[in-house]
Amino acid sequence: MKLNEYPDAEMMMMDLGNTIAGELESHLLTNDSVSFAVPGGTTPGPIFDALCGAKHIDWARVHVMLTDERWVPETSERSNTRLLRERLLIDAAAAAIYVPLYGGTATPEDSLAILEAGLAHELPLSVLLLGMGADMHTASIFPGADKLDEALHGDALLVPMRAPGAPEPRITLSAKVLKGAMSRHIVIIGTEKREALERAKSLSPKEAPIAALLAGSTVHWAES
Ligand SMILES: O=C(O)[C@H](O)[C@@H](O)[C@H](O)[C@H](O)COP(=O)(O)O
Repeated sequence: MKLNEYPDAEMMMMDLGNTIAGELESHLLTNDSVSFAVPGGTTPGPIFDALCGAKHIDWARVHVMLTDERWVPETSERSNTRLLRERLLIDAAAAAIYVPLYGGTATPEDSLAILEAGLAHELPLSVLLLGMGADMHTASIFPGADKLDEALHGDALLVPMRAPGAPEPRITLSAKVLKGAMSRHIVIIGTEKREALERAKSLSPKEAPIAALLAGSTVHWAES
């Protein structure tokens, strides 16, 4: 794991936005399309703001998807798809192809086969950005979740997930898909998450799911 520390979150977001833009461009030099997976939640908005106006990227060849989704309609404030539509898939990036992780059915299980089929075309992920919670979950792979073992060790690409720390059902890319990414970044802000990250290094992925993804990742951190 490589750790990049920044003087503040604003600089981190600009810098990380540039790094990711460079990686997308360089993949596009040698590939017809690039797959780019991003987290939802409260952290990544400013990175999306930094990226969406990047006119030098041929966005029509960028396939954007979430690392995980809360099973709520796009009208919900908690929808990660909504966040993407509002903050990333606008401006120059409006030309990107969006690969959905929400199927509009009553449960994630009802949409699993169709969502997994769509995702299968996008693998391996070219560029992956992950967030992390203070409980050391990443994507929607939560400690104590009902399908934790399957998400960490199984062959499925996508796993429906219910967890004590998550107010609604989720769907998440599996650790297998996340580990397969050609480039992997983890972005965290604040002392609590930094301490959690340090703790995760000596814990098992079952206790600290982020531990499964640390090798080969670059962690980007700013205190505030
Ligand atoms: O839907 C989600 O909640 C995310 O994809 C999730 O994995 C997120 O990255 C972490 O929970 C951190 O969330 P914050 O950035 O809001 O702290």
